[in-house]
Amino acid sequence: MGITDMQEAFYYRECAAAHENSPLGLHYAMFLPTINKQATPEQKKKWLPLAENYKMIGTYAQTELGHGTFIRGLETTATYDPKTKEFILDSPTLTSKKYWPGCLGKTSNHCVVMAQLYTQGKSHGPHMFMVQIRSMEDHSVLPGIEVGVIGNKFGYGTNDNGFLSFDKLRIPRENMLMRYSQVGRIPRENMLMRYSQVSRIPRENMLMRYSQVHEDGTYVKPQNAKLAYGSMVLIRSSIVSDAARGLAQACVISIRYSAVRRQTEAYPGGEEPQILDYQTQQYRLFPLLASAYSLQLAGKYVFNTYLEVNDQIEKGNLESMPELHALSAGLKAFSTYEASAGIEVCRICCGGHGYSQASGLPKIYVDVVPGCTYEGENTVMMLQTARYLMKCYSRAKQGQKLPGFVQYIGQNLNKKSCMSEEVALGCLVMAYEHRAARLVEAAAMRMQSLIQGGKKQHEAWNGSSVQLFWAAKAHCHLFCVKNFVDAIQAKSLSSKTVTVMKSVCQLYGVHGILENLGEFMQDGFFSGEQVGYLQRKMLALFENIRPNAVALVDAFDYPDMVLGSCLGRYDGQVYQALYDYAKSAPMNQTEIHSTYYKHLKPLINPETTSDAMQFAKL
Ligand SMILES: CCCCC/C=C\C/C=C\C/C=C\C/C=C\C/C=C\CCC(=O)SCCNC(=O)CCNC(=O)[C@H](O)C(C)(C)COP(=O)(O)OP(=O)(O)OC[C@H]1O[C@@H](n2cnc3c(N)ncnc32)[C@H](O)[C@@H]1OP(=O)(O)O
Ligand SMILES: Cc1cc2nc3c(=O)[nH]c(=O)nc-3n(C[C@H](O)[C@H](O)[C@H](O)COP(=O)(O)OP(=O)(O)OC[C@H]3O[C@@H](n4cnc5c(N)ncnc54)[C@H](O)[C@@H]3O)c2cc1C
Repeated sequence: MGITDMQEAFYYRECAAAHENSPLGLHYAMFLPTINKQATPEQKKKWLPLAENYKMIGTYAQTELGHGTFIRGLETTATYDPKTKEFILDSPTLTSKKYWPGCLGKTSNHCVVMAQLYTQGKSHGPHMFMVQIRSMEDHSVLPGIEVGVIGNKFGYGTNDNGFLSFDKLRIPRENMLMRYSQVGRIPRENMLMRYSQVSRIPRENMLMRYSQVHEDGTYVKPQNAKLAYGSMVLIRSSIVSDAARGLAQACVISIRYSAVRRQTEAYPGGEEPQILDYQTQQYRLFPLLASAYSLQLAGKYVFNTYLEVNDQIEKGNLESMPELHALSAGLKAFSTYEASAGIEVCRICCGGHGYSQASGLPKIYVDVVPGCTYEGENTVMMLQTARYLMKCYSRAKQGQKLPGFVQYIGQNLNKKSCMSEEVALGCLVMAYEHRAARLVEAAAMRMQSLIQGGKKQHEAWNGSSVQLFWAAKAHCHLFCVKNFVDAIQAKSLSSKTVTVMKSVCQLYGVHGILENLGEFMQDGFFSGEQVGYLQRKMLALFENIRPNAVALVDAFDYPDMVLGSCLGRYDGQVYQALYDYAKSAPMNQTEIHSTYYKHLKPLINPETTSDAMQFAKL
């Protein structure tokens, strides 16, 4: 392809087989980036050319039957043998079998494996190891390895998600993945080992970046153990845009279809209106259109933040790691929740035809919805963001200045909304900041009261986790609203575009308040009159957006080939496309289906059915 930018390459492949979830998906999305970001320069030199030219095809094997969320609980072991300078990989229990990794069952011949590192009798937590699982000659499974597919799933039918286990498999010491990232003061090319001044070992055995195991098995602690989680942060930062893409495509399909579909007389004897003229159809679809734009902007922001922070990490500055983790974890959860729920609403808005694969919507849904689970189960990710927000809250209460986007935390909560009939964007942002600040404080207060009441820290945490979840969700929602408003106010758009997009942005903010009214009104921040302003504004915005609705989805510029939808075709020829789709169905290639003779005929015409059939009837 010649495309070097991996996100671009991902979307290019998506165009070729939209939402088919490539059997090489994990090779591109996690195996290559893990080598890129977590292997030493020597290991990269050895593995990258092979992996980039498909001489190594791999996946990211971390999740096990018994553990996916709790990485520190993973049971696969990698025990260092100083005598042979090898790691012994083992799956000691049934629950330690790797389970779920994509492209694992039949496609990959290598994988990066997350395993608990043991050396000199001590455990050092999860580390990554390069493991060959199939022969490069005939693709046969190598000794000491069991691998296969996990069977049918909710979707992802083209991906051979698999299981994998090891029976004391030995791999060379050089296969522990550890690129050196904190070059810091020492130029990378001179860097042998961050901690290797005490005992030099040949560079090609370098186990750098966070940690090393010297030849005698001595383990050197990493600067931050969570650097080993780097590939997940990369994908979480990418998933936000992917969720936005899925929602945007569903909006294109459902809004174009709603402009073609006419149903029910608007008044006795009158013509049937476009269903897009029904206010209830606008109420369900237009906020999703606004959400798709908002999530696209959020996806750009978080991925750019990832690139910036990762660049700093590669220079040894880990300062922004916590903020990136909190942002990527929270937005990954928020975006996949919003997109999954939104795609389902788009499907329902298309009536019966929405339930047909011909609509293209089921395929988008089953491709986006696992994003609520993989790369960090959404609730768990939201709670990780909440963990960061609690730290920010206590720092704010100590009078410390907070970084960038969390400066709203700890603000004075006694003020009231400035909302007027006009519904200014600034008043919308203030409302979301107030709601998030209040929910962060409420969660912190809840934790404090439980601890003061004698609960241990972990009991208080669990006893506050619903409120912590609410606070994290409000934080992410604020981010998306504020990021959208900032984009509108950045004046980088033409005046006509700003007018249209301002309405879309306003609708995103107004609808979000009305759908979560309790959280905005609980402390009297909004008066009943101001809620009335918002309700009227929302209905007015529907009318305002209606004339541009199709243009707003056309602007996403997804070609028919990518949408794969009879309902969302650019030319609007929906019914002919549906009929052609039906006619092309494999079952329609013969007038009478073969099963008639075996199953129906004996019922309909038993007298003419053969004796064998009669017998079968007994
Ligand atoms: C440029 C290249 C792009 C390539 C891709 C291009 C495009 C892709 C586009 C879209 C993507 C589309 C599709 C997706 C593609 C592939 C995805 C397909 C399959 C999915 C693959 C997988 O699912 S891989 C397995 C994923 N598994 C997980 O995510 C497990 C989730 N669990 C965890 O992450 C951790 O267990 C945890 C964070 C929940 C807890 O970790 P733990 O070690 O227990 O830490 P704690 O004790 O809770 O916290 C301690 C401390 O650490 C901080 N921390 C935790 N994690 C991180 C982190 N990642 N970074 C930084 N800091 C972290 C945490 O905040 C705590 O800090 P404090 O003590 O200060 O509070
Ligand atoms: C389509 C698909 C592709 C995948 N691809 C890969 C892959 O390529 N490589 C790979 O390694 N893995 C892969 N996975 C596995 C995926 O990463 C895990 O399923 C995911 O991390 C969730 O972990 P789990 O399954 O253990 O869920 P669990 O953690 O068991 O979640 C079950 C429930 O428990 C709750 N829960 C768990 N812990 C907590 C907590 N601390 N606090 C509150 N609630 C909690 C969760 O919120 C959830 O509701 C894939 C999964 C899917 C569905």
